[in-house]
Amino acid sequence: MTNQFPGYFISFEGIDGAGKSTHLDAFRALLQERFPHQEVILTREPGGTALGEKLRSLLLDSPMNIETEALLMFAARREHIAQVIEPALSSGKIVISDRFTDASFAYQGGGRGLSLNKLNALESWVQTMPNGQLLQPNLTILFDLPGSIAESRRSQVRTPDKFEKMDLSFFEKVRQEYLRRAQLDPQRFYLIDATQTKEHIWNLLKAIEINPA
Ligand SMILES: Nc1ncnc2c1ncn2[C@@H]1O[C@H](COP(=O)(O)OP(=O)(O)OP(=O)(O)O)[C@@H](O)[C@H]1O
Ligand SMILES: Cc1cn([C@H]2C[C@H](O)[C@@H](COP(=O)(O)O)O2)c(=O)[nH]c1=O
Repeated sequence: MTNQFPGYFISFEGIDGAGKSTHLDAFRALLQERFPHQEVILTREPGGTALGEKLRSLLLDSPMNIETEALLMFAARREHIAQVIEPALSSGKIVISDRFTDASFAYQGGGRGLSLNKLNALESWVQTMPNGQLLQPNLTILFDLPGSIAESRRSQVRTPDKFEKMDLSFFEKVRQEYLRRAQLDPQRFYLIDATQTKEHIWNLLKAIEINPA
């Protein structure tokens, strides 16, 4: 079920190095230009709040039990929803989040093997809004890229964090879980073949139809 707020919620997803961050600032600016009467905010997960950013440091640097990892991801998300996402959507803003819950299903579920039941329970606990509806993005833009290409792109630009140190088979499982979710919910997902050039991808992003209230 999609969100019931006057605002509009967009998430960017994909395996590490798929190319999301490359376009986020420009995409925010594009939407702000298109919708001058609605503030467009850019945020991220894990993170987006003071507490969330502290949890992000732990999550990206410290080894931990898989369930602890999932619980901390959802704890950061609960804070993010309460402090940032829900107030922004309630006041009619457009929210773009660099990752949201699909990342938990893909990384902790697909990648690490945490059960779907546990993830569904956490999602329902953390994202059920006061009117009983489940908060979900209106639109999820999924950058799809084979793990080997993403690995080579990452290796050229940064020192790997805990997730980025995982091997190719982990990222292939993450990718497959993203694709499975996209297939289950084609109305919400917009799939981008991220092997294409940055320019081509930018043109695709510009052409996506977005209809906030
Ligand atoms: N379409 C593309 N073709 C070739 N290289 C690209 C493309 N898009 C991005 N890159 C390069 O790949 C690297 C990773 O891109 P980026 O940081 O945007 O990925 P990301 O999906 O945001 O990764 P993460 O989720 O780990 O932050 C950067 O060096 C970027 O310039
Ligand atoms: C929200 C979320 C994120 N992750 C992972 C995915 C990435 O490896 C990092 C975030 O780093 P990025 O450079 O900002 O993309 O965290 C996860 O495993 N589960 C989640 O729910």
